[in-house]
Amino acid sequence: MSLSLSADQPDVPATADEGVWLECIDCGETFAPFDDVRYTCDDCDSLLEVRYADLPTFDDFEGEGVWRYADALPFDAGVSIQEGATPLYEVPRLEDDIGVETLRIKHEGMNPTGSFKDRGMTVGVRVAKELGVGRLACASTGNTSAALAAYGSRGGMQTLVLLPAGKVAAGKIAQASLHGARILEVDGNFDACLDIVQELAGQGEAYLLNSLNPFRLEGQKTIGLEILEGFLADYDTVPDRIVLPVGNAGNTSALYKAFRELVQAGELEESDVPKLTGVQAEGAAPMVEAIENGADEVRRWEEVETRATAIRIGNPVNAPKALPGIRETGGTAVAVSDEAITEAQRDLAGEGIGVEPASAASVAGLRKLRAEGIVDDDERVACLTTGHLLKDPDAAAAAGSEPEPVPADTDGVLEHLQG
Ligand SMILES: Cc1ncc(COP(=O)(O)O)c(C=O)c1O
Ligand SMILES: N[C@@H](CCOP(=O)(O)O)C(=O)O
Repeated sequence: MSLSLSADQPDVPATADEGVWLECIDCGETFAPFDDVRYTCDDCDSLLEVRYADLPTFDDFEGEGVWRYADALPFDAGVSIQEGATPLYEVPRLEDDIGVETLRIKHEGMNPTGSFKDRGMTVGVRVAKELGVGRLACASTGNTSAALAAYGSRGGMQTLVLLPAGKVAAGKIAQASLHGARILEVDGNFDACLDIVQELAGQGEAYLLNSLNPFRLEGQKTIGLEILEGFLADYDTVPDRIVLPVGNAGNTSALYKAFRELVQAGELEESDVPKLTGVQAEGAAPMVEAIENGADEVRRWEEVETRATAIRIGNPVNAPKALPGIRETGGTAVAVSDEAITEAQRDLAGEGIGVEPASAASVAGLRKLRAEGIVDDDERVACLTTGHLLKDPDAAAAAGSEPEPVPADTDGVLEHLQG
């Protein structure tokens, strides 16, 4: 199976262009990477992955940010706003409180547009330029649209975004709007938006830059590479587990691919690959359902609801890549309540780390799995926080404390403080 951790490095097909090609994860059909626009396999419609004739070792990486990892990417440089190189924060109080050996927070909210999507877009927009496409498009719960709008405008390209009406946080709409995207508010959920944008892309109306696009996931691989390098530098070992929020399951797929490539390059032992552990909100947990039921496929949830609007997704398109990622690494998936998500948002804020609700799901999930004894107390864990607090100011204000009105004089303020 091509997605197995022990899969060998494939032979280079005639379709490869400078050592890069696209390969179907199911039937193995290969395609030239840049001679045509395609998102899925022409033969069986399954997902595609980018493959390389030569896989880099850690020694090949130089520089900072996403493009430090150029040897693991299809190009040497992209349409960049200095994405990546995000902090891997220590959180001693939270580490103690949850009760694990080590807990670090990889805060992707510190990217240029405030989420991990920037890592995918720097590569995806570069590929769009290579393909010579016109308009760029995505469906979005908010962050993808903000990143697409910013990177599209950086690349001098038109962008179109489809958003579920009334379900996107204010900061994200503001970003897409100011960066010049044409914004369509759809009377339906994210999955309906993605269905439409896939059809538009199929009709040649736009180039799709959701995570169904295999090139976007190449950029997101660099999250995993940065986490591993950070742990190796600080502890001389990789983390036992990486806990991450799951929506469309792009990151789960991308991190798994990063680790598979390191195994194939002889840089990581199969037994050392971090356990990928996905967290979803209870009201939008199709991946958790599939993992719990041992199912090969994810059942689409038509009705989804959670205050973590970024992961309000019922049909994770990358499930065929992400399910093997969780299973082959010995990870798991867990659903958490909206209340637990808000509590975790407060916990992180108490360590000075401001995240949007979906991001806090990772910490809520770790806490739950630790309490259930599924995560051991001697584990070294990295939690991924995917988006910045300011993305969703309403959720932050609701989770925080109320401002107190006081009169405009010192005595009045003192009286209020003492009262
Ligand atoms: C803030 C945030 N966290 C998590 C996710 C889920 O990531 P993925 O779709 O890669 O599973 C998304 C979007 O899907 C997001 O915007
Ligand atoms: N949370 C995402 C949902 C779309 O995911 P994508 O990774 O497939 O683009 C968003 O921000 O829109």
